[in-house]
Amino acid sequence: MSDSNRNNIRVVCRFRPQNSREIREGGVPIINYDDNGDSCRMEGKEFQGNFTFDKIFPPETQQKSFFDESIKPIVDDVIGGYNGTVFAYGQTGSGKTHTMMGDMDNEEFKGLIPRIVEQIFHSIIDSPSTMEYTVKVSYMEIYMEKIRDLLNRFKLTRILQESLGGNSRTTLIINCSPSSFNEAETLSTLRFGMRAKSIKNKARVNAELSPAELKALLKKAKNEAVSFQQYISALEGEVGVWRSGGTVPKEKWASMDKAGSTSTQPPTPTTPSNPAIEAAKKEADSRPGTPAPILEKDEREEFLKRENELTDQIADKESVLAAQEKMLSELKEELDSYKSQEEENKKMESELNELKVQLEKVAYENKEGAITMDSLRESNLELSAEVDSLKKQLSEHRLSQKEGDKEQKKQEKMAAMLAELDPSGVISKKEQQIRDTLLKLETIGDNSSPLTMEELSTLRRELSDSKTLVTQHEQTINELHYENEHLTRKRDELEIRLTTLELEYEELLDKTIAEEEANNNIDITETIAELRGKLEAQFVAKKEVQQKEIDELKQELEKKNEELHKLNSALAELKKVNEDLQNAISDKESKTEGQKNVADKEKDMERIRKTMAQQLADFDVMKKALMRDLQNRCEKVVELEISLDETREQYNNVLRNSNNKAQQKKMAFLERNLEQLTNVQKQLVEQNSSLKKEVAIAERKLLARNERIQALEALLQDAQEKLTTQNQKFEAQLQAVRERLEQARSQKSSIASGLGFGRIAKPLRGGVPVTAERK
Ligand SMILES: Nc1ncnc2c1ncn2[C@@H]1O[C@H](COP(=O)(O)OP(=O)(O)OP(=O)(O)O)[C@@H](O)[C@H]1O
Repeated sequence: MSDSNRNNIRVVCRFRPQNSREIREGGVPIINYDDNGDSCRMEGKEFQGNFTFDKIFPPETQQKSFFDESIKPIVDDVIGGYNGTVFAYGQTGSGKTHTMMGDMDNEEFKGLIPRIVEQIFHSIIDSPSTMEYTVKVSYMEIYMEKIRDLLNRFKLTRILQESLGGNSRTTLIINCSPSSFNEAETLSTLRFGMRAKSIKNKARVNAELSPAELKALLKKAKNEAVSFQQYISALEGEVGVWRSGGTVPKEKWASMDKAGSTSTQPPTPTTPSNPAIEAAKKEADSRPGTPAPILEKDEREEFLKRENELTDQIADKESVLAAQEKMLSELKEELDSYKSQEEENKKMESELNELKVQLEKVAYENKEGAITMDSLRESNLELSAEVDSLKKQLSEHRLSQKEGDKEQKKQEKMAAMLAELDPSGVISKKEQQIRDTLLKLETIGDNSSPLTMEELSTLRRELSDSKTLVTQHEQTINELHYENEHLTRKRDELEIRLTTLELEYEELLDKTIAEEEANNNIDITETIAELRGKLEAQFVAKKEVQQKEIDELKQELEKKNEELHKLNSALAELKKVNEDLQNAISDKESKTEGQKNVADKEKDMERIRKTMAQQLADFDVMKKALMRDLQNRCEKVVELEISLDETREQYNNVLRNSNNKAQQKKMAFLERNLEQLTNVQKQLVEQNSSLKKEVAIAERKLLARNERIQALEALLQDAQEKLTTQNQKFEAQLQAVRERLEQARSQKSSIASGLGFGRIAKPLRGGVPVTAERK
């Protein structure tokens, strides 16, 4: 094995025989081995080519020869103070375990590990008794890319640091199948081995100098430093002379020989520090392979004891350190999780902000909705007021129209009726005649002279006129009686007609309401119901008034009958007086000569005159009362007729259902307006209710969002508090770890410095023990 090879990782390749499965599956050997033992050719289906390694072992290679030819030199190097590593790499079932372990109880089939251990212990036994070795074992597994430390807590990386590219003599064993069945895996393994060949290690002997040796080296270095200083000063002085234009003779040129007598080996000017180190190294290298300074037995025992103690302490510290490292990594992981939690917190915060923005938006929309609702409410109120005013206008219009018509009609009728019934002129005329007669009679009474024939004839004539007047009165009374009867009949007829109209009106209303209800027109029904109510109220009021009037009329008629009766009786008396007067006149005519009876006759005449005057006065009063009553009755009859006309009109209106085109048009227009307004109102109400619903929903959403925000805030606060607590905890732990590390370092340095004062008897330290790995 050459030195150049030793700088590289040594890669050996071992092929196992084909196994039963490969044979069963029709696999055939595809590897051809070169005779010189370091190359082979793959004749696969996918790949054909050569591979060269430090050594290639064909399937028939025995365990012993494999050990002797591949691994044994490394064990020798380890005993010589180098680190040594053996890796086994290959696909599952390729022979790694067979190679490394084998059958441990079988001499022929035991693998590398038992053979290496055996050789180490043989070497220790064969070494001088002054040498002391410490043998430790660690055992670990790498499976599915996870390291599991089975027992000399260390991570594999620490081992690999030295084994691959570090201070170690490393041998990589490539275990392969020769079968075509595993061609792809074998090719991959061989390529891995080729790549591993390029890794260079720098193996060196793990030698440690004793304190005495180090002191000597230090002393030497100090002397050399003084010499170098002197040499530098001499050179600087010479340079100064040269720079000032002077010359220095050659024999006075500065040199190391002149600079110091303590230096044993002058260094070259270009590397002033290296010579000493190199000298020390040369000295160290010039020592035998196992430089073992001879120590006293007590000193050696004490040193070994001390070393064991310190080793134990270091092991303890290292385990503590490992625990701290573990804790540190755990804390780092925890910190990472907190960092991720912080990210989540940030996310939640942004979500919260978004929610806040949404909340503000919803609140704003809510306000807008409220404003819209208010405006709609206002417009609704305005429309309602408009509808009311329209209704009012309509009713006022109707009322005023009716009132005007009614008044006019009343006046006309009254005028007609009074014109028709005006007997006052006749009566007054006749009355005047009677008065004149009475006056004459009075004049006659006052005159003591007897009546002349002429006066008698005048009186007779007047009596005749009076008779005519009485007849006329009788006729007037009869006419009044007839009129009264006619009025009574008319009243009865009106009552009957009114009752009929009432019935018809009610029937019509019921019919109209039923029809409207059938049409499901609620608004019109309401309007009709309203109209009906009004009409009914009006009707009832009128009916009451009419009934009252009828009653009053009845009473007046009775009264009038009585008056007529009185008038008849007065008339009868008047007739009797008239007859008496007639008789008296006849007597006067027959007994013109009987002057003696004149006084008696005069007395009778006076009596008659007085009776007639009295009767006339009574008649006057009765006439006035009769005329007054007649006027009142006419007025009431007119009112009754007007009321009847109104009722008839209403009836006709309802019956025709706005037969009048203009009214119908107006009604239709108003109804349309009413309908539109109702629709608008309905829409507004619907909008209102939908807005209310939306507002209720928005309020509910707001509440839900508020709850969510509160929950998120609470969570956030919790998380922040936890994070703060954990951070504080972590900081404290980190601080504690730092302190412990510091402590451990200071202890280590103190131990190291303590070691400097003792005597170290161990000249060589064995390399890292062989490690068995599974892949
Ligand atoms: N060079 C060899 N000569 C004879 N038999 C071998 C050889 N190499 C391996 N075998 C046999 O092949 C089988 C598989 O070998 P081994 O268990 O060592 O494989 P491995 O690489 O350790 O597998 P895994 O990675 O699955 O643990 C075993 O029965 C073993 O005895």
